[in-house]
Amino acid sequence: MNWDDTSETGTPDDAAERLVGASADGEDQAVEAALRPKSLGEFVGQERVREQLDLVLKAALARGATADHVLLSGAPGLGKTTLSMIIAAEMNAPIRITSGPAIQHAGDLAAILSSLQEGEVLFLDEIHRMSRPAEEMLYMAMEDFRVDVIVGKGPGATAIPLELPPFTLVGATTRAGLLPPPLRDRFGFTGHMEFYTSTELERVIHRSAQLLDLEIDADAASEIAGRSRGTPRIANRLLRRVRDYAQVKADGHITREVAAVALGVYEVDARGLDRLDRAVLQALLKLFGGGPVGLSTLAVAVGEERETVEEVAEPFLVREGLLARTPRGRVATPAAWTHLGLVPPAPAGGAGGQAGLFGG
Ligand SMILES: Nc1ncnc2c1ncn2[C@@H]1O[C@H](COP(=O)(O)OP(=O)(O)OP(=O)(O)O)[C@@H](O)[C@H]1O
Ligand SMILES: [Mg+2]
Repeated sequence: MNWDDTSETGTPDDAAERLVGASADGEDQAVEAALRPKSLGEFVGQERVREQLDLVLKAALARGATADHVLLSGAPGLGKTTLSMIIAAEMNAPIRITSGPAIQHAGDLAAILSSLQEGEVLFLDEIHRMSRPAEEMLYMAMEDFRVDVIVGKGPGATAIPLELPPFTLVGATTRAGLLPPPLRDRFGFTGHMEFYTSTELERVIHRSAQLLDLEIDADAASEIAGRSRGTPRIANRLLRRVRDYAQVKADGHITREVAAVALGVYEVDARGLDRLDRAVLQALLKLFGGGPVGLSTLAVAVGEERETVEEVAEPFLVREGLLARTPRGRVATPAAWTHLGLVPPAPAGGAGGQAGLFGG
């Protein structure tokens, strides 16, 4: 394996160093290699993508051909990098790893492409962050297995065509919508990764516990799974924090109670909300009666930047059906009141509001 680049994504999730942040932190990067499933059979969940990919790869193997280019899209921590390595393993092919931001110039890409071996898998992480000229070079490489290397400068510059061995490009992106259509169209297969169900995350946790040599009860795994925001990376991280607690405060054995108390210490609640998420909800409910309230006002109320509230806290709250973004501002749903143990205000009485529908 050849690491051309290990740079991080730089999303707001990283900045906050949250236990429930979906992007990889330093510790994740160190331990993830050990926890990654190595084959499609070991890969938990994502049934549809797995089944389709299985066909694509088996057919290519049977034809003795290189597999079609694969695009993997989905939120951070759902297994895109893992799956790219599995693709290489299933094809018995070596893998080269790089990322969009690492490719500044078309020449960087040309150097990588021209050194690929036949059948090699080129994993291009964060493919939406590649420079324009590199992207255009990639079009030709993907379609015709050819690049034009420009030699010289100005009027004297000449393009020297260079044949490439057939390879499989595996592109990963958290933002499929940002990919230019000509690039998207050049992938023979696109797999969209979904958030995992609790049951699937329980399997991830049991598998990781076994690899880390931990004893964990079934209901403890389910307790952790429920707080993991549908994301294996978070499940694995929470499992490690629970392990720490179990080793220091208990006998190492992870019971449901140990898991619940440990995650309480780390301020990850039963639904996977952390302190920031709850602060946003609490302000919305207690200070603004559930909204609607403008984003800026809400941000000031919790003492955070607008962007932090919008990009770090809100997506999960919206996904969980706790908060809605409306043209008039942020609004709490009834589930938000219930989650924080508060009673939603009765619909406005008197002349105005909904009461008017029924009153005279
Ligand atoms: N389907 C799965 N089964 C078991 N473990 C998984 C699965 N998907 C992901 N994981 C675990 O979650 C961790 C994160 O996965 P991975 O690095 O592949 O995510 P990613 O989608 O590439 O994230 P990013 O967008 O941040 O690059 C891995 O270490 C792996 O152990
Ligand atoms: Mg990745």
